[in-house]
Amino acid sequence: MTSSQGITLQNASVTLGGKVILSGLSLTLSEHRIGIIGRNGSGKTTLLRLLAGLIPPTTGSVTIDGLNPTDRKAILPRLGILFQNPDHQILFPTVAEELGFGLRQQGQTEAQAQRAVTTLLAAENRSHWAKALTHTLSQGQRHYLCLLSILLMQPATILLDEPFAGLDLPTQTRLARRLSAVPQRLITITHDPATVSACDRVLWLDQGGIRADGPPDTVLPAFTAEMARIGEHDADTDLAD
Ligand SMILES: Nc1ncnc2c1ncn2[C@@H]1O[C@H](COP(=O)(O)OP(=O)(O)OP(=O)(O)O)[C@@H](O)[C@H]1O
Repeated sequence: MTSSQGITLQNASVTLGGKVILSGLSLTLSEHRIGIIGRNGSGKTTLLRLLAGLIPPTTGSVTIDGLNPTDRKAILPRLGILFQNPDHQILFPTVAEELGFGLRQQGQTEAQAQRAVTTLLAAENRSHWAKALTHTLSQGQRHYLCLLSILLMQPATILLDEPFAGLDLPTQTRLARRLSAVPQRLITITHDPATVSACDRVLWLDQGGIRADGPPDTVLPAFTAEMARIGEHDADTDLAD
């Protein structure tokens, strides 16, 4: 696994469709477990896309280990993304082809990639998955497959977008256990305080800016209290934006 300093934003802003979505973010994300929390529409997905180099900053800069994240080839060994919807990630008909693709992208031969896939599936007690058709897996299984694809590529940092959304409790527990054991830096984006309660650092994103940044036992009670306060007012005034 490549060693990593982390992701740095310097006065980064994103404007989409004439609207400022993220403004003036200056951060260095280097802790082992980082949570980014915010309510619907606060800018979480936009921030994930910015951190991953999927959109450029409108102003300011973003670097991953000092590199420009839009340089996909350089970023591939450094950053993996687990999207909320596995169907946005899975490209191939079979599990083995899906798992092998990233390794081929990293320059391994077909034979090397298939060996690595066979070894991983055996270690995961899922050798029977190799020839399985990806579209016949359940949502939770497809999510797990996407995580395995990322882990095979051994990036230093993994971005997770609402990793437990739509998964039943046993699947959530299994995925949480698997994630807690990975050596990678994890940056988890969610609206759910429980998902980031064990992080080293939590950032609360509100209306495209950082409202609080600190340990979970400081940030999460403040976030939860504010969500309860907003929930007591029935009009979702933000939809008028
Ligand atoms: N391409 C776009 N053009 C204009 N506005 C956009 C665009 N993409 C997102 N937005 C707006 O940016 C704001 C933040 O959106 P974003 O999807 O980043 O929020 P989020 O925190 O991920 O929300 P959710 O939890 O509901 O997924 C919203 O007001 C949204 O309408």
